[in-house]
Amino acid sequence: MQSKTPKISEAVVRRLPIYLRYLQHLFDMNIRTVSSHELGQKLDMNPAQIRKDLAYFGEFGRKGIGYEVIYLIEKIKQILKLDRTIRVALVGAGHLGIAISNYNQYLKENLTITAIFDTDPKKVGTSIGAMNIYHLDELSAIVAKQEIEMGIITVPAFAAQEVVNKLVAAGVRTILNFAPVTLKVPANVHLRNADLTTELQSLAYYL
Ligand SMILES: NC(=O)c1ccc[n+]([C@@H]2O[C@H](COP(=O)([O-])OP(=O)(O)OC[C@H]3O[C@@H](n4cnc5c(N)ncnc54)[C@H](O)[C@@H]3O)[C@@H](O)[C@H]2O)c1
Repeated sequence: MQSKTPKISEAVVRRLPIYLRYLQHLFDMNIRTVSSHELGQKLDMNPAQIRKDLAYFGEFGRKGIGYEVIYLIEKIKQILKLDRTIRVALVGAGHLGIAISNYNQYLKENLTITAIFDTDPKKVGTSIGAMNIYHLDELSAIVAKQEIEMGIITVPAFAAQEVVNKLVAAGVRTILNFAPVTLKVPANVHLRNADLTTELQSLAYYL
């Protein structure tokens, strides 16, 4: 059963995976405790901010010893709901979709792409690794059958609104969109955009 998570700000939710990644690196290096000062130095963040973020969920750290790495990993995973398998649907088995699907096989976390969707008859019925490519029309049925909770959109911009509508109608509430277009979703859906072009464009300002 899931434990109740306190409501936390989006800024903290975005920082937790950064802490988690470094803590997992420490664990792999056999390092068992870490101070907020060391975390701050390695992550180029303010130690006071880190202590504040982590204090949200109870008193994890101990004065003079710091945080127990494994305990913090488990706690952050629990908060982010990564302590269980989260099944993901990817829509758009093109260049980007194939790259992301292949990367998925190496993911350490409990996030796993279990189904891929496309409309191209040449792709539907084939597979990428162990993941089958289904027709978009099957999305709702497969999402229900596989208990999929997250969606990734890698279709061309013109098709993205149709795809997001189908994901939402199927009950998917967390979606990562790679298509360079602003999508409309209901208020109870969490949509994030990964937009390479706008990132590069704003970076160009600093040239
Ligand atoms: N390739 C990149 O490096 C890159 C980087 C950032 C963002 N993007 C964006 O990601 C998206 C995909 O890019 P790509 O290069 O992989 O394109 P692509 O043309 O190689 O692949 C798009 C895939 O979507 C499928 N598709 C089209 N309409 C569909 C629909 N209604 N339902 C389901 N599938 C549908 C196509 O059949 C195709 O397999 C684009 O919006 C692109 O702008 C691509």
